[in-house]
Amino acid sequence: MAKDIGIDLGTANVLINVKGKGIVLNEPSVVAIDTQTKKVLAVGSEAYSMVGRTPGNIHAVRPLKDGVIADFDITEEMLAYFINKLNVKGFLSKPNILICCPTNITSIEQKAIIEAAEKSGGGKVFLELEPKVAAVGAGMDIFQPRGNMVIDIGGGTSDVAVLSMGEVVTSRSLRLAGDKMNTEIAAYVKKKHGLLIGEHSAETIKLTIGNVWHADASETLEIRGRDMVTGLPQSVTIAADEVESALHDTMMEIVAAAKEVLEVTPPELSADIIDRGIMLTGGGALLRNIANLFAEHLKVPVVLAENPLDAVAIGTGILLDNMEHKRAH
Ligand SMILES: Nc1ncnc2c1ncn2[C@@H]1O[C@H](COP(=O)(O)OP(=O)(O)OP(=O)(O)O)[C@@H](O)[C@H]1O
Repeated sequence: MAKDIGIDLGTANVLINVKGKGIVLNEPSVVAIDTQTKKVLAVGSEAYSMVGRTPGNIHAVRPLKDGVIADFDITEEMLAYFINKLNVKGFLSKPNILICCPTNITSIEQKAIIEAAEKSGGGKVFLELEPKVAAVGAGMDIFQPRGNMVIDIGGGTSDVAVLSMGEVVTSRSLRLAGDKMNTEIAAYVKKKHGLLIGEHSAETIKLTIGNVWHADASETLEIRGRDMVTGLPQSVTIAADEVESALHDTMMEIVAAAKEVLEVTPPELSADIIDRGIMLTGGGALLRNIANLFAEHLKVPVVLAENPLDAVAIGTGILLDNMEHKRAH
C-alpha cells in the first residue's frame, strides 16, 4: 500500500510529512541545472550550497517564486525526486497527496500545482490553503465556530487569515516575505556600506541578528562581500538596529495586510481573536521580537507557534488523519 503524504511545497523549503512517520524530508526548494544539457545535477540541500557559487554552465534555480510555480518542469522534477527518495509508493498504488498553496493563487496556478504533484507520482491530489494548514499545525482548533487568526510568513508569501469552522473567513496574501527581506538587507548593505553581498550572506545576517522591534545596536555581525568602489573583497560590521531599518518597510506591509483583514472580520470573530491572540507561523515568525511588533500595531495579543517552520507540514499530517477518519465513518 502506498502511504499518504502531506507536502508543504514552499518557496524556500519543501517539507514532506508521511502518514504514520511524521516529517521525513525537509530540504531547500532549489535545483541545480546544467544550462547546456538542461540536465538536473542536484536537488535540495546539495543544490542550495551551489547558489551564487556556480560556474557559467551550472545554474542553481528556485522553481517556485513568490509562493507559486515559476518553472513547472523543474518543480515537477524536484517533487518527483523528493517523492522517489521517500520510497512511499506501493507496489501497484500511488500515494495520495495533500499539498499546500497560498490563499490568492489563481485557478491556473492551482491546476499547475496539482498537475506537478500528479506527474511526480501522486495518486489523488488534494490542495489546501496554507494558512489553514499552518493554523492546524500550530495547534489551533479551527473547526469550532470561533475566530482564529494566523499570520504565516514564509519565503515568498505572507498569508494572513481569519478562520472559523474549518474555513477561511477573511484573508490577504502578499507576495513578499523572507526572500524580499534578504533583498532588502542586501540593498541596505550596498547603500549604507558600499558592499555587495550575496543571497546567502543576507540570509545569514537575517538569521543571526534579524530583529524587527527595538533592536539592540550593540549586537553586531561582521560580513564579507565585494567593495563597490575598489572591487576587492572587504568586510564590514552590521548592527541589529540596521537590520531593523532594512526590514521596516516589508514588516509594515505585512502589518497593513493584517489590519485590513481585521477591519473586515465579523465582530464576533474579532472578539474571539482578542481572547485567543494571533498565531504566527512560517520561518519569518523566528525574527526576533516580531510578536511584539505585531502586538504593538494591531493591539491584539500575538503568540508564536512552537515550531513555526514545521507548522504547515505538521498540519498536513493532522488533516490527512482527519480525512482518513471521515472516510472510515
Ligand atoms: N531564524 C529566522 N529568522 C528569520 N527568518 C527565518 C529564520 N529561519 C528561517 N527564516 C526564513 O523563513 C523563510 C522560510 O520559511 P518557510 O519554510 O515557512 O517558507 P516556505 O513555506 O518555503 O515559503 P512560502 O510559504 O512563501 O512558499 C526563509 O525566507 C528563511 O530565510
